[in-house]
Amino acid sequence: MAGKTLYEKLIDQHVVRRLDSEGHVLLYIDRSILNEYTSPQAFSGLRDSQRPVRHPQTILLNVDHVNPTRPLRDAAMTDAGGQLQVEYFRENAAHFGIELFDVLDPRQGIEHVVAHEQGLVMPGMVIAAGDSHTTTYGAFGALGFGIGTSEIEHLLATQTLIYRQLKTLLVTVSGELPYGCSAKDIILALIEQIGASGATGYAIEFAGSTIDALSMEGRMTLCNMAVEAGARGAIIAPDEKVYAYIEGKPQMPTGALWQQAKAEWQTLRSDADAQFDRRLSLACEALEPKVTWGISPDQTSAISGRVPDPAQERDRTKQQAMQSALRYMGLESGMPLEEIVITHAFIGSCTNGRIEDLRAAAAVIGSRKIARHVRGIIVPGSTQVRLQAEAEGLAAIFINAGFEWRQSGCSMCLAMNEDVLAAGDRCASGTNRNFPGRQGAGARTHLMSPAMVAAAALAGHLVDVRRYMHSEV
Ligand SMILES: CC(C)[C@H](C(=O)O)[C@@H](O)C(=O)O
Ligand code: SF4
Repeated sequence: MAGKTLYEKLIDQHVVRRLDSEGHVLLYIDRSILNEYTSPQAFSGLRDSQRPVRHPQTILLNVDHVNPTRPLRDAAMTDAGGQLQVEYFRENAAHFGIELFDVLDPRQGIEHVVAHEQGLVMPGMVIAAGDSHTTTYGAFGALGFGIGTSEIEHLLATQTLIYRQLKTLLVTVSGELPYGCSAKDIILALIEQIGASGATGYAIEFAGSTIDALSMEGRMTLCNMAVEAGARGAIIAPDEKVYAYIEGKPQMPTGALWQQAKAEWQTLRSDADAQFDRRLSLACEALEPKVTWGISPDQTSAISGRVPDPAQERDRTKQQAMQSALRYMGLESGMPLEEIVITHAFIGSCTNGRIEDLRAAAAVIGSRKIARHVRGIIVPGSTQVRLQAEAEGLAAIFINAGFEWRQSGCSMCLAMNEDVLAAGDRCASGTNRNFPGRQGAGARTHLMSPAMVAAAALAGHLVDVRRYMHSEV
């Protein structure tokens, strides 16, 4: 019998029952982290049918989508809708006996940053949550995926989900990451290559020398954004880096239990003779820093490129998509990407709001100031990240440069709080989605790495970060 992929092993270990021949299974879920935005109807459903939550100790409630990020915030939300959501969230935490990280809790932050900080993610787990970027946990050798509101209700009531097993896609990434490039550039390059729905129906496994060399934070960026290629799951086999990163975290086992868990985790890798449904490879040697020029994450180019010309595109559908992207983005074909002037620079989100991202941005900035016409905003991914960045002196670098230094939350990644761009604003953004209106109605988003955002903030336009890494010009 052929060997198994890591994904298949994780599924097999969590199958309660196979339901049909089409790959539907009843899947046991180890953990869930819920936000104030996607959980209310699920809790209402439970209340209506007078059901309890089956394993409240495996669930965490965390406020992140609608909360303010202004420096001196209190526990109140900016708008009445958000206030109601958070109040109901608090009521549900108390009613169902579930732990809540409220907005002023020192453990609060974006759920996909909080989860690993608090040691809630372990190799081998299956984690389902009401948010698509739950794929982030693949960096730890856990299977994470997003679920809808009715599925949240099912999960809360039964600790299981009806799940359709995905096909498997092995993405082998090899070669040393060139100067100025990061995990964000790898994932943008992959999405550019396969398209925004190129991995729909698949769980990705990332492997190869580049992945081995990536930090945990880089691996998280990669798995996080795999969902922008349509993958409802992206995993990396756990290694020593993972163990070193999670050891000693609040919920981690210790002593003999830790040793036992570690021995078990060594088996979490695809067998040498495992069969993948599809394989792809990506060589990093020629990679350049990437930016998106359009309204989909696959409308990406190397920063040295130009705004593409739809007339050169033979595929009719792609051509029309390019035309509408250029219209929305207010760009002319042929224009060098480096000449695109920005009004805003934003660093944050569950893709690039971690400490290493802030370090990379601060290293580019040094003692320089951001361009006068640019409003720069930095929103750390969690309160813990904020405190660490302050302790390391990164916050001082950002403040000195002219950035606003904020409290944590999703913020301008999706503009559900007061951090909203106006129509026509153009933002160099270290986030993950660039569809029309994502950061505010009529606002324009260019996705890139946090180092690239920092460079754009200094220059006042999109720019190759490698120009800014050499000297204090
Ligand atoms: C609000 C939530 C449903 C959504 C998601 O699932 O990803 C959000 O976090 C996003 O990034 O668009
Ligand atoms: S930071 Fe952005 S992508 Fe991440 S959970 Fe929040 S809104 Fe979604």
